[in-house]
Amino acid sequence: MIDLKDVVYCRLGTRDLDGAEWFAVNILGLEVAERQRGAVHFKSDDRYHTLCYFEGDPDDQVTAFEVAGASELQAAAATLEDLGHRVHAGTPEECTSRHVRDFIRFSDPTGNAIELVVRPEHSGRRYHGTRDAGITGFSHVGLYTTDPARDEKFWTTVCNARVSDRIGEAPLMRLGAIHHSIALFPSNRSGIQHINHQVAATDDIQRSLNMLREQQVNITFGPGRHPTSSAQFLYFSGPDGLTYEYSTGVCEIHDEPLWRDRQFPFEPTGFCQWGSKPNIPAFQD
Ligand SMILES: CC(C)c1ccc(C(=O)O)c(O)c1O
Ligand SMILES: [Fe+2]
Repeated sequence: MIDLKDVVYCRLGTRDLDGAEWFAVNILGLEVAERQRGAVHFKSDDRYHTLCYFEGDPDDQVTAFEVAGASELQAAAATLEDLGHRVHAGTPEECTSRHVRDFIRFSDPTGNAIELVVRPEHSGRRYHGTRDAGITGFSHVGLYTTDPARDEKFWTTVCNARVSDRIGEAPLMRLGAIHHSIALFPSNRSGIQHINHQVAATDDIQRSLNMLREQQVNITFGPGRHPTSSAQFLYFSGPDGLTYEYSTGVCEIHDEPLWRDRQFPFEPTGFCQWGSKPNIPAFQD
């Protein structure tokens, strides 16, 4: 079993690095941690970075998870290879540019690029965005799946994810106490469907709603409240059509043995308690 500790960063290819940086700083509210040649790293919490845009193909998207140490990384590579996954071992240059001690990359059964990393750096410096978005940190990622049952089995049996709830066939899966770190969305493609940052309060959601409207950013869902995690949310479009989500108040599951995953309908009431309707293809029938 591969024991994933947490989701740590996403890496997104883009043909317009300057535009992506402008969006990440001025709209999303992240802080530039570092500019490398052809890549910009962004900070959203105490970690060195939680997002990287790099010059490249927008279909080149990676989600990274932390494992405990070097021996766990080696064991994970062996497990994945036994199952027929091709595993790339990070080169020293790749590790340096990611600010991790070591990593491997493989693809999940749908073809989503996944990195498993050891000792991702913390900067020892807290995050402060130039725009006051109220962000408290990077929290979860939504991945496309071409076969939700197959991929749920991969994440919960090869890895240690546990299903907290399902919306239709889409599982919301936790790695620790937070309601979910990974959500899977049925589709005919691979890739990252959305990236979530937690914000401190309802005020931050409402303040961002007005700011995003003023900036003519495409708001795709919300404000609303998820019946699953009970978080209040707002979704909007970012560079290359990627969806970003702010949410606040995500619930935690501490009574692990007692928790039973719940089934919600794959229709607007399963997504939002306040009656907001998603304008996001992955959330529509
Ligand atoms: C709308 C998507 C499927 C979704 C649903 C529920 C939650 C949650 O419970 O927090 C999400 O974060 C979502 O992205
Ligand atoms: Fe989400």
